[in-house]
Amino acid sequence: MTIYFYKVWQPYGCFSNFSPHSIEIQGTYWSTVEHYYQAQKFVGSVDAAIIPTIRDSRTPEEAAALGRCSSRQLRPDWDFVKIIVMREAVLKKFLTHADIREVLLSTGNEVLVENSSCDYFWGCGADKTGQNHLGKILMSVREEIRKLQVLSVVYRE
Ligand SMILES: Nc1c(N[C@@H]2O[C@H](COP(=O)(O)O)[C@@H](O)[C@H]2O)[nH]c(=O)[nH]c1=O
Repeated sequence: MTIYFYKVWQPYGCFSNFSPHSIEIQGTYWSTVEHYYQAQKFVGSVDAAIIPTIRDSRTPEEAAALGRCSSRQLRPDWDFVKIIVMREAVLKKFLTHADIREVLLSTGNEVLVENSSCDYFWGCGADKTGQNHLGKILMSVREEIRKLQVLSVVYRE
């Protein structure tokens, strides 16, 4: 059975990038995956000065609003790197927080879908035809963590 998620307060809300699970990447602390993802849009861009403001945003909604502001210039390679950036952050989130790692593993081989009615890239969109890249990343992170767990058992023996 497909598992749909979207808002933090709905079922499987911990799969949302807005969930309150911090990550540390290359020595920098980010309150949520969304903070990190939105800030990475400006690495190396003329608007890089906005990065600390995004990092210090009080909420992921605030971070997203700053990152989505169309008057700022995105890094030129954003479309090429955004899936890699997102996967790195989502993997770190589930490696860092054992409780939600168990939730992710408990979904077995079910299909995970970000049920966003407006996002046809990260989510499935209103008519469910979207690319669901966030769901795909979560499924691939789930698989990677399973493999890491097998390896850790093998190397402990
Ligand atoms: N969960 C969730 C959203 N979805 C998230 O928005 C991000 C995409 O942002 P952008 O690339 O700037 O369009 C990505 O993390 C996607 O999972 N958006 C929201 O406004 N509220 C929400 O609760």
